Amino acid sequence: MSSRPLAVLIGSPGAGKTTVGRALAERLGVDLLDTDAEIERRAGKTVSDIFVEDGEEAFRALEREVVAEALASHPGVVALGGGAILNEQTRADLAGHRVVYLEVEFADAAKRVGLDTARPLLLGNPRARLKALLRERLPIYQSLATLTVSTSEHTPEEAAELIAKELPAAGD
Ligand SMILES: Nc1ncnc2c1ncn2[C@@H]1O[C@H](COP(=O)(O)OP(=O)(O)O)[C@@H](O)[C@H]1O
Ligand SMILES: O=C(O)C1=C[C@@H](OP(=O)(O)O)[C@@H](O)[C@H](O)C1
Ligand SMILES: [Mg+2]
Repeated sequence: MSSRPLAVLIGSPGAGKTTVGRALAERLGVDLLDTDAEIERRAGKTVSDIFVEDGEEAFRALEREVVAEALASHPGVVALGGGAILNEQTRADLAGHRVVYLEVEFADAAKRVGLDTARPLLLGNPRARLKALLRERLPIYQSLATLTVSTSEHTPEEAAELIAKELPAAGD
């Protein structure tokens, strides 16, 4: 028997998908599948190295495979990479899932990603790159969401609690 995720987290780089995903999974007593971590495990190298050595297209192809499997059969929490929703098939697959959009103020996301050099798409000028990404993606995140939670207004633990509250009780 295969199960589906309890919740799928989407949103901008720096929104906190990985961090809130961890807190939510812990609270629910289930596993987190972070698609970037799974991609790194399968490729045997970091997301940054995949971008540099194989290119973004190769990363997106691997991401599509990992996301499709996660949405079809991961029984816990799934945290997607920020760009996973650019894939049309992934957007279609998300229909019928509990899709949580982690909303974040631009200034907060920029500050958070600015502290981290592991996001290859934002290299060079992280603020400008992030602004351009969000212009394209915000309407997509919003249209896919069945629940929206702000990580500018809430700590990761609070966000996890707000999401958990909206999930059906076990057995429902
Ligand atoms: N309220 C918050 N919610 C989530 N992450 C936060 C929050 N405040 C600060 N952070 C920090 O922001 C960063 C978010 O990174 P991450 O979880 O990797 O985001 P994403 O996976 O969406 O790119 C982490 O370093 C986390 O500790
Ligand atoms: O926004 C994107 O296109 C990307 C976001 C990253 O994940 P996070 O959103 O978890 O940082 C990671 O998948 C990769 O660097 C590409
Ligand atoms: Mg992440």
